[in-house]
Amino acid sequence: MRYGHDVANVRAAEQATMARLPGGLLMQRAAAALAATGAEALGRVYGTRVVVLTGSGANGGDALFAAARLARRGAGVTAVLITPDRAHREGLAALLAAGGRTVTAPDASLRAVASADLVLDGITGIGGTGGLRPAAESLAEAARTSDAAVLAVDLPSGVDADTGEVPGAAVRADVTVTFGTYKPALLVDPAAELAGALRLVDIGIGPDLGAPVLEALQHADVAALLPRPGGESDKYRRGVVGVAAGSARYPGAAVLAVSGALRAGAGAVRYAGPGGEAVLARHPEVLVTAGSPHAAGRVQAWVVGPGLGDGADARTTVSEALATDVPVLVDADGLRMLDPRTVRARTAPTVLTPHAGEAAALLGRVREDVEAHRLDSVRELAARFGATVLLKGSTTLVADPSGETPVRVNATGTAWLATAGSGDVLSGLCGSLLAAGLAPRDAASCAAYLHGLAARLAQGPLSAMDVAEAVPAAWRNAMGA
Ligand SMILES: NC(=O)C1=CN([C@@H]2O[C@H](COP(=O)(O)OP(=O)(O)OC[C@H]3O[C@@H](n4cnc5c(N)ncnc54)[C@H](O)[C@@H]3O)[C@@H](O)[C@H]2O)[C@@H](O)CC1
Ligand SMILES: Nc1ncnc2c1ncn2[C@@H]1O[C@H](COP(=O)(O)OP(=O)(O)O)[C@@H](O)[C@H]1O
Ligand SMILES: [K+]
Repeated sequence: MRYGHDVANVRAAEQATMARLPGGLLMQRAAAALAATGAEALGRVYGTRVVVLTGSGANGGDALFAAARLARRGAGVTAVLITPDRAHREGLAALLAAGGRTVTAPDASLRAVASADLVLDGITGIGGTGGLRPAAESLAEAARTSDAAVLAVDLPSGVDADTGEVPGAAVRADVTVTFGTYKPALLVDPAAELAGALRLVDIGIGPDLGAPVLEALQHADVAALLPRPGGESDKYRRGVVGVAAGSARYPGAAVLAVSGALRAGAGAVRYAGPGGEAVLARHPEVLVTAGSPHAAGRVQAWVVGPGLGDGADARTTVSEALATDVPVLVDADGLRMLDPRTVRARTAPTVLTPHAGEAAALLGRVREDVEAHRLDSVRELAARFGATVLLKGSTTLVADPSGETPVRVNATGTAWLATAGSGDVLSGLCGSLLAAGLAPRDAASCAAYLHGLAARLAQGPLSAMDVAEAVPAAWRNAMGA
């Protein structure tokens, strides 16, 4: 598992660790890792041009100590002091002692950045608030347009560490070296997209860290959660998943949701709705009924919503599924017919899988607002509906209704997934895992993981059906087979 901790937690852990260690040791550990990553980015350090963007806090201190190490290895280092009278004193002294120089004039600072080979971003770390100030903004822009590799110290400056929000101008890094634990901004867009490749460095605060606010499944976690048929399994024990999706107008959604369901280990798939002919043409193994969920027979989980349209039949389908006592996943058109009271009153789990537009409609906001505030949005939806919510998009998040478990963030996604119908495949996949008995948060986060991994394995431009077909390969890959 990969964990993300909030700023309050990181600061408390740093305090506790520092109380046991000689002064300055944590910063030296941070600086050593930064210098090593910087040297790797440069290839050969001697004779290169390194620029340090230095703010007023400890983040600037880390950067200055790292730059001093590079200067001792023969790099020509220039520190741009954004607030000259408040630069980290010991860090600056170390750099000057190692032969580095400083600039403060705006023009000279911008010229230095433009001709750098490596820029160390030490403007702000976890202490930054409210986006970059104008002086720092022009430097961040110069770094973005220069040919230099940009290495962010702890976080790309300007992002909000706890939320992943980007309230104003921010640095765009090629690599971020982060200390002790991931910060939410490194895992959640829009900030995560500015961080580049991530490198986590152990500076010794691990044992003092409290509970994480975020977690990201890794292969081993998924392998431990996915169901494995035992010797005693039969199709009913493995779980039967019901799919109520598609309409005369959108039969394809039925086929795609069923395709996802079939490839995630369900013992059988029952389909209820008007798309039965299209489903059988592609998947003869499916048990099809033309009626509503009531007519379909017993299942261990329902998937409702993809391609249902918004007619009276669609409403009946959604309310019949919600009236059952099994886990229900509601997606797409089904999300437009949801009453929070009905969902909250259910005794079995409910999983909602909106994209940002659907989430915005449920919250009474605009899409851009949800995309800018993903963590808040997913938590608020989960609390309001008393449901597990999987919020799709460039970062996929899964939150439980209790608010007490860390939000899961999926790390396998790829922008190739943004293809029509791939969400329908995800619904089917997740429904299958619910039917197999996985807890809603595990089912949703494993489904997102396999879905993203499938898209990566299929490589390049994809159709939604390609994603479904690559799911067994993703499953094997996660299982390490
Ligand atoms: N506390 C520790 O033990 C350790 C801290 N470390 C580093 O220390 C950082 C945190 O240091 P600080 O608490 O000093 O905070 P930062 O260095 O992140 O930033 C705080 C300073 O930046 C200014 N500032 C805030 N928002 C700004 C903005 N938008 N534009 C420009 N300036 C802004 C503030 O006035 C303040 O002076 C971490 O991110 C990490 O890099 C590491 O050295 C490891 C050990
Ligand atoms: N930029 C992106 N990066 C990674 N995944 C993405 C991106 N944009 C969309 N996705 C994923 O693609 C899928 C699209 O689903 P959805 O929006 O429901 O589309 P549809 O309704 O066409 O099926 C979701 O799994 C979503 O998380
Ligand atoms: K930084």
